[in-house]
Amino acid sequence: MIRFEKVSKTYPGTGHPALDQVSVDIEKGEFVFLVGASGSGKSTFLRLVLREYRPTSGRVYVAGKEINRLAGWKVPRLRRSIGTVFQDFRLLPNKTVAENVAFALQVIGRHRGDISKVVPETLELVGLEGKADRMPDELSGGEQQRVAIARAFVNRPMILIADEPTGNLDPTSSVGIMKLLDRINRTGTTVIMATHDAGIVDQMRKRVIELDNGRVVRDQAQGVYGFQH
Ligand SMILES: Nc1ncnc2c1ncn2[C@@H]1O[C@H](COP(=O)(O)OP(=O)(O)OP(=O)(O)O)[C@@H](O)[C@H]1O
Repeated sequence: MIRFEKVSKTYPGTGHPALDQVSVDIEKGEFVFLVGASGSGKSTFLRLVLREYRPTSGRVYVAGKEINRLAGWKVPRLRRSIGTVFQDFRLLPNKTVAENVAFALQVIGRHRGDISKVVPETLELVGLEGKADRMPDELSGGEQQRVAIARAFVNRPMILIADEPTGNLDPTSSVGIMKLLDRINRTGTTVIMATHDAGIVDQMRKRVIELDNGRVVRDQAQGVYGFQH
């Protein structure tokens, strides 16, 4: 589903590559944790999958296509097939929960009839039935992240990218979010999650890819956060 072949990325004006000769293969339906110290290259990796940047050298494939070569007008279609969730939720503050989720479908031109069916289904999936008419600031952090996940998943993307999704949450809410991501993964969606949360990585026992200074230093099935634990 995602393949990096000797991918390097050096940002303009920096001497050291943010990613350095990274080769990995992620199959459809996998759940992968991306770990490593701050600045090790996790966000850069995720941004290359979304083609927010092109690699300086090497190739990135998503669903069999080399996305560096993708024509500009095809990039929105690529991004539509990848849901994204971030640490800071990024909800629209002046829209209700249901409107936030519906908006993701409106912008891609889905019909109103479809939207009114699929939004309540997705809110139920994430455990927010009954909260459709709340505003984001009337929700807990964990609930806001559920809205963000509903929005990312409502279009049933092939891939879900989560960059520190539990970074702003207490441990109990974090466990709830991980159960939800696990459920989404079990529908066949490939999940890649960058995290610093050792407890969660150690509990879930999924594949762990560790970056250090832009290089892959560990790729472990049913892995743990760090060997020192
Ligand atoms: N837009 C940019 N311009 C220049 N350098 C950048 C840019 N984005 C990231 N970098 C540099 O690239 C390296 C990798 O950064 P990246 O954000 O990918 O790390 P990270 O592992 O996601 O870190 P964190 O855990 O703090 O989010 C760092 O040295 C960072 O300073």
